Amino acid sequence: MEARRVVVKVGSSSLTTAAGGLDADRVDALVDVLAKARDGQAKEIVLVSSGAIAAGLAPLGLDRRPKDLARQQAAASVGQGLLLARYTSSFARYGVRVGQVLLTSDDVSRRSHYRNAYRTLDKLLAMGALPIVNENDTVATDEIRFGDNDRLAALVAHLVRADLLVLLSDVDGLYDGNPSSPGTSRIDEVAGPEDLRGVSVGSTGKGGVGTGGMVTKVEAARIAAAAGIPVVLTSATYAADALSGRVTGTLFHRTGRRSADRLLWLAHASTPRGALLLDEGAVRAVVERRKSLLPAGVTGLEGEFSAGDPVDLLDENGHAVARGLVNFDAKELPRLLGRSTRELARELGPAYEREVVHRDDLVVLHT
Ligand SMILES: Nc1ncnc2c1ncn2[C@@H]1O[C@H](COP(=O)(O)OP(=O)(O)O)[C@@H](O)[C@H]1O
Ligand SMILES: N[C@@H](CCC(=O)OP(=O)(O)O)C(=O)O
Repeated sequence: MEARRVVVKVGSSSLTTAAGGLDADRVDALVDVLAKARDGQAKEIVLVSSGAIAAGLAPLGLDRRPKDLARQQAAASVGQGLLLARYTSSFARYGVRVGQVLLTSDDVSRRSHYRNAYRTLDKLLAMGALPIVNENDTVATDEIRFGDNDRLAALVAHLVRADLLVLLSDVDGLYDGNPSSPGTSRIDEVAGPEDLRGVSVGSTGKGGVGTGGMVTKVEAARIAAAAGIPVVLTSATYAADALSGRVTGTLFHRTGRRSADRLLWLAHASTPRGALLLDEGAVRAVVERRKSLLPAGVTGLEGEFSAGDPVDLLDENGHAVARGLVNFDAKELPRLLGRSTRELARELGPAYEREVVHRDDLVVLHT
């Protein structure tokens, strides 16, 4: 498999020592592999690196990952600086410049920010720098957090139009059960969801510094594969093999084709700020005919959203059938509901002749 643009994601468990804190030797070992693949095989590499929270624990006198968000953010603030400093000096051994890119899910589901993120990453690559992406942990609130970098990496791979996503962990692939239990074996290839049936996927790693265990990796692999990007899941030790196309770990074959750009973010990265209730005709228009949602088909709303926020569109049974960016504030909407756009324009002015959610800002969730 010849991949030119590759997103590599490395987890906290592959960058930290058992005692907590950054493991400089492991960072250097990863950097050796990435720098060589980049220069030796002319690859463009984007690194999605976790480890900010883990790296900040020991310097702040914490002996384990705190439960509360505020202390996690404090640790991330200290740790992200240390992490980037380490990467910067380690890559400097090869004359490679790195650029820090911190993203929140809220940023990237909005059109202008999404384009900005793409432009920055693409420009860094064009200028020969190696982007290092992490979630912007210090400002992300619970509502707008990705929470796990596996999913972030899948979305970044889609954003930069990568040919391959490599997920590096402390385990050399997906096993058919928790690898710490005896008798489990590695799955070499996943062609589609049917290959995952009956596989027991655990949610916590043994080290305790990672966040999502295998669950988030499998979910990230599913998102990327469905968006047309193959995924290799292996341990950091085999990173060189994964980058040079040698068989290693678990390969998730692509299951779909590239989808319209920003909509993948809308479906997987955004947290809805509210919901719109649709009548039957509106559900059909949105889901089957891929039309914009007009005020006439909206029967109610939930939540305190503002114009531009992501909201779920619910059918009459309360099931989310689509997600979209709403064009009105929640407080503006009640007097518009059920009325035709023409009537609204006549009574309230031309500014009201608009869709509640435009079809370009809408993604159907279950078809
Ligand atoms: N079916 C499975 N196959 C592989 N690993 C699994 C499985 N179920 C649970 N795990 C656990 O998931 C861990 C990796 O997750 P995590 O610690 O969050 O890693 P990272 O920090 O690299 O994101 C492995 O160390 C392993 O113990
Ligand atoms: N943004 C967080 C990463 C959270 C995360 O997904 O961690 P991991 O499961 O180790 O990939 C950090 O840098 O600590």
